[in-house]
Formats: sequence, structure tokens, C-alpha cells
Amino acid sequence: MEAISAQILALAKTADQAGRRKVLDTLKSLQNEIETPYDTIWRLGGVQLQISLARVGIDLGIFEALKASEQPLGVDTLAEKNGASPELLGRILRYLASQGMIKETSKNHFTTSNLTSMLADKNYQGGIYHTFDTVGPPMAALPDFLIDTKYAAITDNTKTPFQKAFNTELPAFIWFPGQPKLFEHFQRFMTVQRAGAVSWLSVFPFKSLLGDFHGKTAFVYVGGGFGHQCIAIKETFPELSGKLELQDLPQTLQHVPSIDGVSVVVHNFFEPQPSKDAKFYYLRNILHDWPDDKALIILKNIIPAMGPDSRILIDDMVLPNENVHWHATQQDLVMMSSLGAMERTKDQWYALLEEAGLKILEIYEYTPLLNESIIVAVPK
Ligand SMILES: C[S@@+](CC[C@H](N)C(=O)[O-])C[C@H]1O[C@@H](n2cnc3c(N)ncnc32)[C@H](O)[C@@H]1O
Repeated sequence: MEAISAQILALAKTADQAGRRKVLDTLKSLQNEIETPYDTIWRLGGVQLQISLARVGIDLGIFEALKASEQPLGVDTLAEKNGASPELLGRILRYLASQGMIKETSKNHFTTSNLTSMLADKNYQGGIYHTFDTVGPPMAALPDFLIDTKYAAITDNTKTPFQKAFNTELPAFIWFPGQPKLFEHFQRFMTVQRAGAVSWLSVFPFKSLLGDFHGKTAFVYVGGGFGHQCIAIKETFPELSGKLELQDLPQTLQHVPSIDGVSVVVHNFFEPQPSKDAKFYYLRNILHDWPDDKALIILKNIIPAMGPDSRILIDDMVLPNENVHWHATQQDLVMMSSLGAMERTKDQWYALLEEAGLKILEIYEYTPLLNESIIVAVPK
């Protein structure tokens, strides 16, 4: 067993992104084959507790404290730092160690594991909070919502499990910015959501498509959140500093530190695009947030601003028609439950863009297993 484990580890360490994913997916299907029904019910039964306790660990500063310490820390020392009852904390630490989130070195003493660093990182912590506090309640409300609606398709962003979970009539993106803490967690999560993945810039021929562009704005990051893709572009193409624009709602932009060489413009993408003749209008993780009727408005608002050389770049998953990866199926149902939205197949993208009055020039896939892609579109 040890020899096989070492071989798998070595394989994963030398593999590229797609190869490493393949290793993980193989291990996952192997687990399904090996499990008895008893194993499976324990695994499924513990899913919610894992993220609950990851959040408790973050609330108590456990991961940061272990990361900052060169020595293993005892329960009492940790309890002094965070004020929790040592009895309670001991049980929490024991659970976190049993799940691999930290490591138990001796009785009541703990240190970091391979996962601790990620759990101690502010942006990934945003992901844990977002998943638990904002995505979790609609997921829990989904089964009863579906019974109530007799399993009708969810396509209206005001009638989703989200409204049931949060007892609101507002669509998520209207409700959400009014919850500053939750919204900040979400934006932090967005900055690392595809960390470690292949960058779209390694596949998309940005430079050659930009050509000898001399206009005012080369890149408009529509609904760009914390603007991390402006930063990625500036790092790759420093000569574009001053020609990059970040657009988002004021509620989002107020959390964004100023970025040198990037102008920041308050823009609601349900209104006409104010930046004219830019080379690229880039929408990353935007259209998958909206059902078709809203996605059409967003796209149609950009078209009148486009010059002859302008391109819309849509950075989203383009799903195959079968054998969709579990990341994508999971993401699809998260989008559905909170936003009445979806991850779209290739056929659905062609149909949507056709209806918006756009034509697809090219699709550049940059993460083969997850089908994250750049769709390049121009007016018909
Ligand atoms: C899923 S996040 C994606 C952020 C960023 N594009 C990324 O990939 O990390 C969606 C973004 O859309 C923004 N947004 C939502 N409604 C908007 C609107 N009506 N106008 C402009 N931006 C909006 C949110 O503030 C958020 O930053």
C-alpha cells in the first residue's frame, strides 16, 4: 500500500494540471468502488460537518496560530489565544486532525497539515465563509423548494431556493451587496477561485489579437470584482498599464484597493456600456450568474459601445454535451439554486449569443477537464 501511495504521489507531483486532476478523479472513483454502503453513509453524512468545522477553525484562528508556530501547540495554549473552553477546543481540534485539516503530533498537541496553509489564507477563508454562509443555506433549502415547485425548471432569479433560505424576495445580487461581510468574503474567494489553474492568458493569444491597438482602453473588465485579471494582464503586458479599466458596482468597488495603471469605473452592466471602442470587453464568471433573459441584456448593452476591432471575451465554462466533470455539475447547481442561472453547454452558448446579435469567432479552452474557456464574440 505504501509503495502504491508513493507512486501516486510522485505521479501527481510531476503531472501537469490536467494530469493531476485525473489522478484525483481516479482516486475518487476508486473510493466509490471500494466503499461499502456503511462507508458511504458515513462519508455523505459528514459532508456538512466538514465545512462547519472548517469555519469554526477559522473563527477561532486555529489555522493561523498553528501556521505561525514552529512548534506544535497544545490545547491549553490555543485556548488561551482564542478564549474557547479547553474541553470544547480539544474535541474540535481532534475532529480537524481526523479530517486532515491539521495534524495531531501527540496527545492534545497539534501542528499544520498539508491543508492548514490554505485554511489560514484570508482569501481561501473567504471561500469557506462564502460556501458555508451564502451557498450553504440555499443548498439546504433545495429539496423542499423543489417539492414546493413540483420540480419545475428554475430559471427566474427571484424564485430560487436562495429566496426561501434567506427569507427575501430580492434576487441574490441585489440582496448580497447589502450584506457587507458576506459580500467581502465572496470577493475574496473570487480572487483565488481558479488559483493554481492554468491562466487563460497562457492559451488565449492576447498579444496577437491586440495587434497594434492604439486606442484609449485595451481591456475593460466588466463586473471585474477585485480586478485581479487587470493585475494579471498588467503583469504579463506592462506596456498596457493605463489602458486597463475595472468596472463593477459601487458596493464592490468600495472594497477594492486602488491598482496602479488601472482606472476604476462604477458601472452597472444592466445599463449601456460607457467605455467606447475598447479592444476587449472581458466578462469572467459573469454570464453564468444570470439566466438567459438577463445575460442577453448584459451582452446587448456592450454591443453599441464596440468599435470595428472590439471583441467581447466571455470567460466561463463551456460544457460538453456528456460526461461533464463533477466540478462543473456542482457549480451548475450552485448557480441554479442561488441565482436561477447555469453553466452552459457549447450549444447553449451558440444559441444565447445568436439571440444577443453576436457571432462566436473562436472558443479557446484553457482547462481541458473543467472546460473553462474564452469565447470570442463580435456583433453579427
Ligand atoms: C461571480 S463575480 C465575478 C467577479 C470577477 N469577474 C471574477 O471573475 O472574479 C460577479 C461580479 O459581478 C458583479 N456584479 C453583479 N451585478 C452587477 C451589475 N449589475 N453590474 C456590474 N457588476 C455586477 C459583482 O459585484 C461581482 O464582482
